[in-house]
Amino acid sequence: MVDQQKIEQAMRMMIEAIGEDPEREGLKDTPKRVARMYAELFSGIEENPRKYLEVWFNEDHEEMVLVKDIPFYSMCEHHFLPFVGKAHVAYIPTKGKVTGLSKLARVVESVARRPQLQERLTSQIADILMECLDPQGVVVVIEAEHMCMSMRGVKKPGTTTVTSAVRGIFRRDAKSRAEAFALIKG
Ligand SMILES: Nc1nc2c(ncn2[C@@H]2O[C@H](COP(=O)(O)OP(=O)(O)OP(=O)(O)O)[C@@H](O)[C@H]2O)c(=O)[nH]1
Ligand SMILES: [Zn+2]
Repeated sequence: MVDQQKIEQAMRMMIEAIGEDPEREGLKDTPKRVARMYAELFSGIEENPRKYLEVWFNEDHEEMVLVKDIPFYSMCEHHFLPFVGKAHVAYIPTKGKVTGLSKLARVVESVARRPQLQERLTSQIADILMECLDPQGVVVVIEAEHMCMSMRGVKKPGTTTVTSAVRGIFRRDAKSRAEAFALIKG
């Protein structure tokens, strides 16, 4: 459980530390707001995304399923600034284990709502799908812009970082892999 009281105290100290007045009108409720916001942004920490994949349809579809352009917001664990983008999730079901499409987006959301690295976000989604659905293969591609690269530091807004995680048949078979990446791009 996110300790909202502790976040409030810390936020009050942060406001003081930057030389602002935590009692002034515009800021006095900010620690509480930030605490609520963090509880929301980090709600994935106490959640097990596998719960979304416990039920599946017994459907004999052994071809690729791709849900693309799933928007997500995550928090870079280095700077606690957002990285924002789209996830593309493809898998080939096996043994009738076809999951609900929204469940793929729910897994993305759950894994994103914690302090993250883009690479880890990508591989965690792929590994959870492999573990829970036992599919023939999974491809996850994530494209994102990192606020820590845009609004501070190196200051390069508009840069896109693309990461991928390839599992199962997509790793072994170049043709399947090429098909998945073509669908994701197209
Ligand atoms: N690989 C990877 N790096 C990330 C991610 N998010 C942020 N970073 C990088 O983490 C690095 C942290 O570098 P540090 O040198 O410790 O921190 P810093 O001095 O603030 O670095 P600058 O951002 O270059 O100013 C930076 O290069 C960030 O661009 C991510 O999801 N994956
Ligand atoms: Zn960062």
